[in-house]
Amino acid sequence: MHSSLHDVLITPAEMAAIDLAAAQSGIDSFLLMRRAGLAVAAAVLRLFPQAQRYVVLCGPGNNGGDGYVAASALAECGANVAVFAFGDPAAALSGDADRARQLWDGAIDPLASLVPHLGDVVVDALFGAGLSRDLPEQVVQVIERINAKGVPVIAVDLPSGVDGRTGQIRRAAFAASHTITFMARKPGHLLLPGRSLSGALDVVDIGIPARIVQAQGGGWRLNTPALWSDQASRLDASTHKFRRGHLVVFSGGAQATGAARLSAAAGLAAGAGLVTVASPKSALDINAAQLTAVMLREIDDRQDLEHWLRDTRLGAFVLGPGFGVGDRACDFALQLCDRALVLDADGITSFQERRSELFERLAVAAGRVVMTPHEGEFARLFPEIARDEKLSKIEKAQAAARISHATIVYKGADTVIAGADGKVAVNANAPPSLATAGSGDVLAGIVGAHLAQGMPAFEAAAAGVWRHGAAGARAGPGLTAETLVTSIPPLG
Ligand SMILES: NC(=O)C1=CN([C@@H]2O[C@H](COP(=O)(O)OP(=O)(O)OC[C@H]3O[C@@H](n4cnc5c(N)ncnc54)[C@H](O)[C@@H]3O)[C@@H](O)[C@H]2O)[C@@H](O)CC1
Ligand SMILES: [K+]
Repeated sequence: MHSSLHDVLITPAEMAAIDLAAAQSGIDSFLLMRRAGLAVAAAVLRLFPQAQRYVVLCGPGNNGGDGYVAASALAECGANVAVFAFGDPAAALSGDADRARQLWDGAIDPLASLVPHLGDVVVDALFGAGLSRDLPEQVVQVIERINAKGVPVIAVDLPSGVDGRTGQIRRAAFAASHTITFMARKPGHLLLPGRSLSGALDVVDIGIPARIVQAQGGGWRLNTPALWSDQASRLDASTHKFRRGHLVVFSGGAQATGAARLSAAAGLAAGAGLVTVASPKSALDINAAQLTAVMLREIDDRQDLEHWLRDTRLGAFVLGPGFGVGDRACDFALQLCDRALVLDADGITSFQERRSELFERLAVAAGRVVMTPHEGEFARLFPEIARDEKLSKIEKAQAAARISHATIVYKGADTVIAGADGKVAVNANAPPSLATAGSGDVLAGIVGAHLAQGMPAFEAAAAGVWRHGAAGARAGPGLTAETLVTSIPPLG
């Protein structure tokens, strides 16, 4: 892949515009198709050199065209190749794809006649970026037959049936072992379930200039350090603890203090200079018995907080983990909207019936506020956005950020970070083992530490999600929230 396109995500509509712009700049589109098809053939031979038969499935568009090029290249190498087409290829295909078909000099059988055998390797060139509606019954049946047989599938551009913009399945989809895509990743490669259906992803540079790709791209990004590393204040040991930021984490009552302590420990490990747990009187003793490097302060009610907030050295706040749902959470959060705040868990749920109050306050208070809902919390605060099936998870996070005026971390295995200004990134470095009790509390603490160090909200959130994922990978499959805290990698 071209290195400047490493973190760029291209929607199918943008890919079509790129295609057009490339053609208008004089680039031979058939040459692009040939490079795409040859790259597929090379990958297939490298990955599955022992196949008894390469079964190439060709659709009615340019994805099918890539398939015909790949089939011809495989046959030229002496491989046993069988081509099956959806519909009548002579009638359906035009332009480059038809030219590629005419250069294939073997038989073309109807898709419905395919009987997969063990020893087959399937090259899926039915539908790619042009999938525009649910798959027809005939294709669904073939996909189910092949998936059930368990023969390897290599997808061209996207596994057929996966929507390239949303990652959603249009009735059925191949479960590919590998996907070969071109120029840049598509959102459907990263968003679930598309991510798990794509298998190992290979992004091939077929020669479209990076400037053309970048010019048509809408700004969706993969979350990598390139997005935020220049905002991350380097933590050198000589920096005074106040300059590394003072993070406050609110504790719940005596029965629910662990979550806040996890957040606090994560905040300290992630680089906050000072961390204080703000605890109600009822939980002071239990917190005191368990905290060492983290400080403790009694904050019972609104007045206590108002008084304490006169201290401008308090850099950032985490409110939500184990805090308890109710008006007390809302009162505290509304007081903190003009500061740097991570609103998590119970802090989010508490606003289910009072969300307009929160959003109106956020619209005018010039704070740095990050909300970190998982799917259930997201649906509580943004029910109409959560229900809208036309939107991808990326667009849902963007819509939520827009109406709430906060940075949204829409959590999951495919966490999306969206800024109120429209910036957006999809995270991909989190191992499945991160889905463990307390993991979200750790994330809130890391993001809080970044805010305390002065990072802007979007960058603090994106860096937090990335470090959380990297900590998960370092902690290994048996991780617990505690080992996650001790595995947080350095920032920058
Ligand atoms: N964009 C580029 O620069 C390049 C694109 N290439 C390939 O071109 C592909 C995109 O080509 P197309 O835009 O022709 O799209 P596709 O080939 O993915 O599919 C488009 C065709 O499928 C039909 N179709 C869509 N959904 C259907 C459904 N559910 N049931 C039945 N028919 C359906 C459409 O009517 C159209 O005929 C990419 O995925 C990639 O494989 C490559 O050739 C290399 C260059
Ligand atoms: K495909």
